[in-house]
Amino acid sequence: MIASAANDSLAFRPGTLNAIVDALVEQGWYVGRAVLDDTLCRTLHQELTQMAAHDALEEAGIGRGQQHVLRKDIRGDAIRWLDRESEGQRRYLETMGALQQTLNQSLFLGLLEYEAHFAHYPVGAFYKRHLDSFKGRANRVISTVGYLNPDWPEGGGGEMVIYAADDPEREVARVIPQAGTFACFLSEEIPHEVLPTQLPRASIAGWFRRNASLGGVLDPAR
Ligand SMILES: O=C(O)CCC(=O)C(=O)O
Ligand SMILES: [Fe+2]
Repeated sequence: MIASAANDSLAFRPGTLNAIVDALVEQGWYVGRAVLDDTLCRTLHQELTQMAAHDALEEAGIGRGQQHVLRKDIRGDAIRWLDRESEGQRRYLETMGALQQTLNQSLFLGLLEYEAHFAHYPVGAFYKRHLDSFKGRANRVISTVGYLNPDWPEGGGGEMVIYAADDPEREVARVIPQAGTFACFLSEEIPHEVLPTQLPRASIAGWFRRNASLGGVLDPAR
């Protein structure tokens, strides 16, 4: 009873959780179009647009903790971590919670945490090819991206390019950042990049983590 009530509020189209598991097993990445609830995408897009208009975002950098630096030549987005402050955020995070549970049950990944930030790419911004996690650090295991822009036009740029795990030069998919699209991939394996965008681009990037203990120090969440 409770489980089915919770499932009804998930923002994924039915069948999406299974499709994600199958794609991750087969190829290490998943892209689904029109799988995230329209109304939720609209709400979250409005929330992010407001934040951008009110200077409530921080410039994104690369590297964690002490190593964190701004590098506009590598990534040009501005971000804000989700904090459950709005109904939209809570629904998105609940949906990711269901995905976490499914991944743990089906693939025994032992995912313990999920962290996610809104990302706003102004016109001209990009994110050069990268991996979201480095082998052995075992922190970020699965990456997720939910796209929020309604009606992305042809020629709008801003696609996420996914490259083959065994050949970072070989493009395997190009994802249009259209509201409703959801992408998910193995953080340590799948190189990807964001091409320069021709209009303001809105998304939520998130990561399922195992807590990595490094030399006895618990890896901080951010
Ligand atoms: O927004 C996207 O399509 C991907 C963003 C990304 O790669 C990241 O934030 O690590
Ligand atoms: Fe990334």
